[in-house]
Amino acid sequence: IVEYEKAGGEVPTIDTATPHPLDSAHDTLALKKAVRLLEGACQQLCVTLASPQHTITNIVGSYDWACVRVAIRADITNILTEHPDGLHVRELSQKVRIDERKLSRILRLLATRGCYREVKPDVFTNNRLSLGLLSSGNVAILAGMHTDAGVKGASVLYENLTDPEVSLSNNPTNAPIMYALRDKGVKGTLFDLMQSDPKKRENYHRAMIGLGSVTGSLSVLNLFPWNEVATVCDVGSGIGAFSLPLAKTYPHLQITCHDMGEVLIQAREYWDSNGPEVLQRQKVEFLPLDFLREAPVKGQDVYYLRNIIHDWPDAEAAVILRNVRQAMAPHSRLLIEGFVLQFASRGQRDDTSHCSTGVAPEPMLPNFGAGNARMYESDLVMMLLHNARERNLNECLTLGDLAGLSLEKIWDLGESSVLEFKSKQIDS
Ligand SMILES: C[S@@+](CC[C@H](N)C(=O)[O-])C[C@H]1O[C@@H](n2cnc3c(N)ncnc32)[C@H](O)[C@@H]1O
Repeated sequence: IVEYEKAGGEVPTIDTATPHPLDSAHDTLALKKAVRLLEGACQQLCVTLASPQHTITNIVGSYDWACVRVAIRADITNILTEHPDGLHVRELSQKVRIDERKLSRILRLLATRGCYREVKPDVFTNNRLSLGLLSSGNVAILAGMHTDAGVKGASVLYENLTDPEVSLSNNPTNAPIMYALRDKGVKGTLFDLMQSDPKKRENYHRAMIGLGSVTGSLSVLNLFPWNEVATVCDVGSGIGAFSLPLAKTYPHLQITCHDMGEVLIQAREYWDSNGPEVLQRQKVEFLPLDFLREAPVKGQDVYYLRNIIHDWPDAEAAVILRNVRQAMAPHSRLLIEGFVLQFASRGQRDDTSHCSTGVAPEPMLPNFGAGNARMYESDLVMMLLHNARERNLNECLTLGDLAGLSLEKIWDLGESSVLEFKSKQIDS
């Protein structure tokens, strides 16, 4: 509540129909930590007090994602923005060409979850949550990716895990999503697939901007001492979900964005529309790089890898880190941003004094349970899409060690973390 009041708005209700200033704030670290505790504790209390059959059915019986997919594909939120007092589902159904009685049930389920508001029987309007499904929004695009590629991969997960031809493979070409697409003659990795499809690629990169706002990733702009560095290399930058806000906040920085050539074409277009003043200052360069084969630009103060390592199995992740390590000067720092998993048991094998998120108080699950569920869901998504994984701290340290890197510090972003490494050469 304090965080909402500090941000200069009322604490919203479930019916609030406008975004709150906090919804688009860069730094929501304190709110994220409070919500982590709240979600974890509430869920654990419900699981404890409800019957097992109740909770199990809740877990498997949730088809909310299918309803969200309908809402996004049919542009429901966009249409309802024209009707702030609500629109009868009869008229809505004519606009979107979906049967009225079916549509009302789909919207009622979502309204029951707090997304859309049924202002009168069968009359729906937007609320703060459903505004997140505006089709032009990056979070809606992220949701679309989950309900499309994620669901396709999930539908064959068991088959993929038990097919002797691929069950032990860590090759991204055998990830469940690619396994599911084999019947359609699609080969390669998900990144190969996107290379040949500009629309998929654009959506993917906009989804990454959405993901950043979901995890509160940009609080690193306030946490890390960016004023003390001059050059930053964003390795696997995408279209600049991290580096464009960085460049806007710290105009003195000289930034290099590295990604695949065709991604960088879209990156330039994105910066041109969203930060033309930064391009005019000529403080950013877009340089193609295959990080599995080449080292990035040498001697930068900071190398930033946001959501990169989790896309790759260990062997490839180690190659990427070795390539970055080759480019690092003794003073360079490598910042790896992503989730750091914890065990769900108190017998942590991680060194918890290093551990970014700490341990939840008893009797909560030590990893905050549902309060941190997204990182374990993301671990599964990495399996579904890339045959890859999120990692715990020890696994990150092992990868770093293999690449000649040692951990200096962990920056806690409330959900994701930034692991700061330096080159081991400095000590020798
Ligand atoms: C999950 S996205 C993260 C993008 C960005 N760092 C962010 O946080 O929004 C992974 C990025 O890795 C890039 N990528 C994949 N394979 C690559 C390769 N072999 N060389 C360089 N970049 C690659 C993708 O194009 C994509 O931009």
